[in-house]
Amino acid sequence: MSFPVKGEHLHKKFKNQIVLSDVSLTLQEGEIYGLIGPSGAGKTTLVRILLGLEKADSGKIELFEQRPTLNAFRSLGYMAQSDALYSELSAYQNLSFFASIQGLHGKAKKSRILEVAKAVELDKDLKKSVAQFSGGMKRRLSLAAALIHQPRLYLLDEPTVGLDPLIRKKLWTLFHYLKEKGATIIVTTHVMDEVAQCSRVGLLSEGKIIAEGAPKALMQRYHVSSVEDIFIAVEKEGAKK
Ligand SMILES: Nc1ncnc2c1ncn2[C@@H]1O[C@H](COP(=O)(O)OP(=O)(O)OP(=O)(O)O)[C@@H](O)[C@H]1O
Repeated sequence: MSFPVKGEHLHKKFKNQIVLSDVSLTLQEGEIYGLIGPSGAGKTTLVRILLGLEKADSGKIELFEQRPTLNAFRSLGYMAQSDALYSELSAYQNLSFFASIQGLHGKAKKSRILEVAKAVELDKDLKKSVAQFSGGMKRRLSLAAALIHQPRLYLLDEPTVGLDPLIRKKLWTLFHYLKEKGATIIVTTHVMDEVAQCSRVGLLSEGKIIAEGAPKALMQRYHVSSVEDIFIAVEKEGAKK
């Protein structure tokens, strides 16, 4: 069994605010790990630390069982919460830029751009300037950019915010397809039917992972019948302690 992500005893403070407090997290190859929890719980911070965009105050991170190297980062696909796109460029030019920095050129680049654009249903909008895109189209273009180099590990920060239910469903079909192909995905979400589709979920609250497991196993453990109720049960249990 290979572990694409291993974070151990991670601590992070912003000024005096403790954002992560002794968080350990191991992802198994080929799983979709849902990182869930209330707004401000530290999900984005944890993802950014795993990516190397933010430095933990202490703790250890391994990507693909090694201390993170530039090569390991090349195996990552990251979709940030806010879209990092060039609005004055067309969708095609944006994808072309991200493909080039990942070392794709010529015909291979062109066919990969068409492939990822199709996967997010933007193949007919490639010539449009991103400035003319809706919020949902920008989210999908950001996802396409994260897919471009066929990474082995995806870190997707609220990838479906602002998308209509049909597109959301299609994107989750795509995530499952990537998983079947062996990719590992860590996804933050507030959408409960997405949580139910994860292989495992980690519930982050006040900087700690307070529950972790397969959604069904967590429902059994807390004697509840919906994923939403896991939250409530875990919080109640925490309040009693
Ligand atoms: N660069 C920063 N400087 C100072 N405080 C920060 C910084 N980044 C995050 N924080 C704070 O850390 C806490 C956790 O933020 P984070 O974005 O990780 O939460 P989150 O769980 O992803 O929330 P949401 O679900 O709303 O996206 C928040 O209180 C936030 O204000």
